[in-house]
Amino acid sequence: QLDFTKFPAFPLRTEQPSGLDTAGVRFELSKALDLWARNSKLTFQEVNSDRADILVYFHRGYHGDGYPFDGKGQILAHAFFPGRDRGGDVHFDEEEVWLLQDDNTNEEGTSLFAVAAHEFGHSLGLAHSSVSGALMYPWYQGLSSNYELPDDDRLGIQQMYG
Ligand SMILES: CC(C)C[C@H](C(=O)NO)C(=O)N[C@@H](CC(N)=O)C(=O)NCc1cccc(N)c1
Ligand SMILES: [Zn+2]
Ligand SMILES: [Zn+2]
Repeated sequence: QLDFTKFPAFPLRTEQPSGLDTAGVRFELSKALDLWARNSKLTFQEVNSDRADILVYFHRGYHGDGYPFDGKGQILAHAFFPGRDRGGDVHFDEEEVWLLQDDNTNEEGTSLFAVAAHEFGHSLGLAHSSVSGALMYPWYQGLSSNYELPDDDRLGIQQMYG
């Protein structure tokens, strides 16, 4: 289950008058979750409650969990392995330039879908993979639009959730 009620005001993009739009963010996140659901028996339901298993936040710098973000670049996001309270939660560094699907601006940025797909892997219990090309490989690799989950990641999720 995914809770979106906790979104703070989105970071304003320098070139654009408005920040990230919530609807666009939800769409990228739901695509990222769908990637895992398509390759396992997992289902996800969006709920508007703090009691959701996966809470998604955008934070900057120190934000109270001992893993401060570092401004634009380097650390892009982090997620907590499954468990109570903040288990499963995902934090995105709001100082990144997050690109949504239809962002055809030529500005440098990071695909929210790609990072979300990776982070949700952590939320579901997957650690980093040494297989280059795997979604859970530690280093960001932009994903193609009709992206399919690489074998290493699919094996990992199916070992846990069938
Ligand atoms: C030690 C961790 C807190 C690093 C952090 C991460 O792995 N979060 O899940 C992270 O943001 N890693 C960057 C490393 C980097 N700056 O290239 C990353 O891109 N991770 C997200 C990611 C997204 C999409 C694909 C892959 N393979 C990795
Ligand atoms: Zn955090
Ligand atoms: Zn990671």
